[in-house]
Amino acid sequence: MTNNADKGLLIVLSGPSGVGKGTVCSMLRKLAPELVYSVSATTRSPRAGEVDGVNYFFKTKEQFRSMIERDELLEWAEYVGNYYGTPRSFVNDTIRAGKDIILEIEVQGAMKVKQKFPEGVFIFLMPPSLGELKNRIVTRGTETDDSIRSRMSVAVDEIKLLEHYDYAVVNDQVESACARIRSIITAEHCRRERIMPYVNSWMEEVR
Ligand SMILES: Nc1ncnc2c1ncn2[C@@H]1O[C@H](COP(=O)(O)OP(=O)(O)OP(=O)(O)O)[C@@H](O)[C@H]1O
Ligand SMILES: Nc1nc2c(ncn2[C@@H]2O[C@H](COP(=O)(O)O)[C@@H](O)[C@H]2O)c(=O)[nH]1
Repeated sequence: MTNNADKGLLIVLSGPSGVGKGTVCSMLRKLAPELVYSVSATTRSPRAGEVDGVNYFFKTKEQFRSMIERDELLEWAEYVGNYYGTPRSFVNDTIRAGKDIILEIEVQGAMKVKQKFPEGVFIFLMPPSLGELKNRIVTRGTETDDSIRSRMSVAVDEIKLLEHYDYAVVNDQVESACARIRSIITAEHCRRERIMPYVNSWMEEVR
């Protein structure tokens, strides 16, 4: 019998564009270097400073479609005119090796992952307010006015899907948000480790 306690956690971190998912993940990388980060494929153009294979695997639409056809993506979604998707094999290999992996993805993709991995840990990162969310996207300085409008309009619908997540974390201060996420991960490990020995022993009995 497969013991889920031996597998790593699949952690999904979603939240509207500009809430600070990338910023929080960067700090988590420093605070919790044992966590593995999934690198997504996308058809959007790289921003200044973004590196292929580090921030994203940058693909043409044709290349992305081939990845879909070859069933190489665990999930994918269209977001504000571009495609984004999670390479499947890296996620599977990581959790099978007993390591925890974080997917930083938008909500449509997160819901697809939930169907395939209901045992995943689904965390929604919330902005302190919609005004502050807009302020963060604008201040980042990476988006055109059109893109800011589209991202803000999608954000309102995304926040409505909060109820499908296991946890909501407000990104008021990056340090506090990271501390809450690390507490969630610790608690999820405890939950699985506490339950699995009992489950395994009674599974032996009923076999
Ligand atoms: N807690 C915070 N307080 C103030 N500013 C923040 C906070 N967290 C992130 N920011 C700033 O908000 C902007 C957006 O952050 P970031 O790029 O991490 O968001 P994101 O959710 O990853 O966006 P996207 O989904 O578009 O990639 C950045 O300029 C970042 O420095
Ligand atoms: N469904 C997926 N969404 C993803 C993936 N990788 C990133 N994202 C999300 O897309 C938006 C826009 O990202 P940006 O880098 O253009 O600002 C944001 O919400 C990301 O979290 C993915 O593999 N699948």
